[in-house]
Amino acid sequence: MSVVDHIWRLDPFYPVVDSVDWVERLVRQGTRLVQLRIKDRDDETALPDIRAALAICRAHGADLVVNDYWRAAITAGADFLHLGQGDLDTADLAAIRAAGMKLGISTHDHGELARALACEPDYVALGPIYPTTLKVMPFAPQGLERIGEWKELIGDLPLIAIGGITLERAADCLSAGADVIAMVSDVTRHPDPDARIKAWLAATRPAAVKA
Ligand SMILES: Cc1ncc(COP(=O)(O)OP(=O)(O)O)c(N)n1
Ligand SMILES: Cc1nc(C(=O)O)sc1CCOP(=O)(O)O
Ligand SMILES: [Mg+2]
Repeated sequence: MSVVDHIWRLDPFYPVVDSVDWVERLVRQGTRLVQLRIKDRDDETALPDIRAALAICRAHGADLVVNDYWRAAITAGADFLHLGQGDLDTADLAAIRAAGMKLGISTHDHGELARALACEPDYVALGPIYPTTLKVMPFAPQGLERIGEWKELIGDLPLIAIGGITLERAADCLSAGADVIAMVSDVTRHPDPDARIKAWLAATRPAAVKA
């Protein structure tokens, strides 16, 4: 049974990765929440990877968040979808809801937060908290105070902090009001990813729900 089925609380460790192999590596070690973020494909060509990642996550009792490809996520029967502001322009929210998926939305400023909240998301992501080297961002780093401000604005909705977050920075983000920490490079570009995954899991267990 997945965490989603019996208790609605996201795991605080939320790695974002670009392949099924990474998904498998993470969940084999005990990761409970992972995003598959494959870029530069379309729904049809992303679908086999989404199906494979979903099967692996379900076999390990982990939750998979599909990034971007909402049509493929519906077809695959995914539980979670993440969309950014650009993705919202073309997404069919009614179809996403009808499929029973939970929806997370990226935000970077107040206008984007208002738009996200109007979509009644299941979580809100705020970024980049620190400078990120993963992608070019037209937004300055938000900083820790902004996490607190966002948490006050969204109340009980889970708040995901993303962008430039390392394990050493995670505690500050959680103390500032984030419920969940998402990261790419601190895991995937680490010289010893498996040790890093273990360290993230150990550090975030106190903030995790006992399954
Ligand atoms: C948890 C989380 N937060 C933000 C993003 C970024 O989404 P988006 O702005 O749509 O950019 P891409 O990741 O699609 O390039 C995310 N994927 N996950
Ligand atoms: C994919 C993504 N979205 C962001 C946002 O601010 O919306 S920051 C980001 C990259 C996160 O990678 P890293 O942990 O390597 O900085
Ligand atoms: Mg996107």
